Amino acid sequence: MSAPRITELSSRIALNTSKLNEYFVAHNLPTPSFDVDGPLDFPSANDPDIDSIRFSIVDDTLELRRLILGPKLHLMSFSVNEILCQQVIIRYRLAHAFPVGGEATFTEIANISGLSEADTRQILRRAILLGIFAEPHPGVVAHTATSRLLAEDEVFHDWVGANVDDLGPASAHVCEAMEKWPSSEEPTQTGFALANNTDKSIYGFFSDHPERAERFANAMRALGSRDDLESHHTVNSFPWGELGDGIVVDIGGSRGTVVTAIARKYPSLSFVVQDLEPVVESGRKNIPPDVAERVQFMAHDFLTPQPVKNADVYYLRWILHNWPDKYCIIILRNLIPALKPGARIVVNDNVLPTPGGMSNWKETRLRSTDLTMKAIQNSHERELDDWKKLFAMVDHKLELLGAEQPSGSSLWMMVLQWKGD
Ligand SMILES: C[S@@+](CC[C@H](N)C(=O)[O-])C[C@H]1O[C@@H](n2cnc3c(N)ncnc32)[C@H](O)[C@@H]1O
Repeated sequence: MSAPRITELSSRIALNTSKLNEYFVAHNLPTPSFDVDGPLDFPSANDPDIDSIRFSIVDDTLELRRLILGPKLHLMSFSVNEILCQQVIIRYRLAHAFPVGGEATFTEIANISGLSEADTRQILRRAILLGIFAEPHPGVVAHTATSRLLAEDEVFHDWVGANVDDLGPASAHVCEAMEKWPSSEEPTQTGFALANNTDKSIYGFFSDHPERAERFANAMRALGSRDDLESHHTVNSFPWGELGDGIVVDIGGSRGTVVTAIARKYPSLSFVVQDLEPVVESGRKNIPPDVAERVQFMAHDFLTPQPVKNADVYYLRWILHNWPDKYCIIILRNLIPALKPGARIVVNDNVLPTPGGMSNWKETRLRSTDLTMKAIQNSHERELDDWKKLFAMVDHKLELLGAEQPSGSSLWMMVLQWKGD
């Protein structure tokens, strides 16, 4: 008789956990801990085998938890209050209310933040159960590694802020948007538009609200700091060196983080980073001096024709997943008049697995992004076949040379080449 699922899971969790521990010891890495002085990220050396063990543990523990809760408690375990806690922590900057390594009473935190003492206690006691803050003695709050991250890293603070204040309300209005505009493919008819009482798309709205655009750009930087989204995957998975002293246009390139990494490895290349005006302005201010001479920032709306002609590569990272198919076709067709023969378009983007085709944790993340795209732009993530169909609709002289997922990267590299004159 085979072992029941719960013991099968717990045995595998035990085995994989001990493998991870051996790895930490062998590589002199700290053991995971949420103590205030614990590591701010999971200790790893970008090893794909360790990655697979790690996410197998995550999948198995989630499944075991679900089985042990049972369907009733599982269904009742989805808590909207987790969002509320984060909203209050971010809005009232509670992680900044006392120093990292120090302690503060609820009254002291209330006095600094402007919240009432009762509200402070109510919110923080729930947040403590999420691992954000600790209560080492009754009524006394201390930081954990998680709240320390919020206190010390404004980019992560902005990631949580954008998640709970931009994406959360947008999701909460998706049902209403679907009722109001059934099957819409317009980025102006979204949960985000309803939540913000605007008739603009998220990016149109951000253009009018530079402080929100800045926070969202920071949120993207926080995402980009994840191992699986690091720029080095892009640097190492395309033959940039073969372009010699060529030109690369990064379309919707935000503040130029990825091109900075490419520029550092390939000193002969020049770059143009295009984005909307407020983002470009911030990019110009923040570009590191060692690459600034080779990186030009240009305000350009990619829904209009491409002004930089005859570049070697037009690079789009995490752009097309934001847009419904009909707009992706416009964005790609806008490049065609600028393309010289042999020019390449590199689409560096998410590819959905077939259901169950990857770690449950990773698939959940991708399918959540899929819904986020729905909530903010009426867009969606795509399977590889969807991408192929989309590219085929753009122009028959645009040939897909290859599509691959670099090892350890969440994003795929899909390389198209212009076969026209
Ligand atoms: C998801 S972010 C990706 C940013 C960057 N490529 C990366 O990988 O981190 C999408 C970017 O598209 C830009 N964007 C949105 N609409 C645009 C438009 N119409 N023209 C140019 N850029 C736009 C946004 O400002 C944002 O920087």
